[in-house]
Amino acid sequence: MLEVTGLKKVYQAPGRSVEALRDLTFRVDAAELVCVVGPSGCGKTTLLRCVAGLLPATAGTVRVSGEPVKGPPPSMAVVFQEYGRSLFPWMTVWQNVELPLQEKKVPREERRRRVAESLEAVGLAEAASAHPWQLSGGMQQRVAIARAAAYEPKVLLMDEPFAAVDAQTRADLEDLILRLWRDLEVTTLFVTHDIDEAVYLGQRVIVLSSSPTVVMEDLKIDLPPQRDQLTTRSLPRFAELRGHVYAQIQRARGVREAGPAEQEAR
Ligand SMILES: Nc1ncnc2c1ncn2[C@@H]1O[C@H](COP(=O)(O)OP(=O)(O)OP(=O)(O)O)[C@@H](O)[C@H]1O
Repeated sequence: MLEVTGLKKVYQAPGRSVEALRDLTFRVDAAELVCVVGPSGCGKTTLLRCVAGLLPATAGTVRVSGEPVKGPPPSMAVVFQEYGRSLFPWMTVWQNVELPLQEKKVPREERRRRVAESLEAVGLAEAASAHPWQLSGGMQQRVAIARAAAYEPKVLLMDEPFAAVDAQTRADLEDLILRLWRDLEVTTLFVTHDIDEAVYLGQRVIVLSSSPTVVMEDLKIDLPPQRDQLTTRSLPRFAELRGHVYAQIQRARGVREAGPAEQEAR
């Protein structure tokens, strides 16, 4: 569904250039949920922006269903970290969710159904007439998720969507994403700096190196498919996998410490 091949991104600034991504190749199959983690500043956001068609790549290609991405593809939705800036404050929750459907020329009745269903799915049916600034941060991010779900994308991209919410809200939103992903069977690429979150959510975790950035590892998460905050996170295998990813990121940062968890996970 999503193929990234030889992706390279060099930012050109006056008098200097910054190589954010050197050479990334990976794929995400249809209906898969893949997380991307890596050391701070390794180019996770740059990768997501290139995949979303918001930023031109210096070299390499991104393909969705075999079609090269040259600008934002109509089949993709993106949820960003800054929910405060991604929702229009002068519009109600309902209008925010409906807007992309209007732009996509979805007929009115169909729009109504999709907006109502997605607000229901994220537990915000009662807040449809509120404005974003009347809601908590977690609720605003639910609106952004409802907007993406109502759009029914083929590919859903998420850039550290829960970085700015508290731990309890974050756990609830993670489970919401897992539920929506299963119900909608949407191909999902989820960028996070949180190793536990990546292991909890992902069917695979792609570990990026630090600059010059390449794929360090493409790790299958062989945990039971039905995830649960308490049970899954208490599994010995969860601890092994998170330990392994942690050690990989430490190695990427140039810190050497491969503990027993890393050795067991391989
Ligand atoms: N517009 C830009 N112009 C020049 N350099 C940039 C630009 N945007 C990002 N960079 C640089 O590219 C590199 C990768 O940045 P990016 O934000 O993609 O990393 P990240 O992994 O998402 O970071 P973090 O973990 O801090 O969220 C960094 O060195 C950053 O300074």
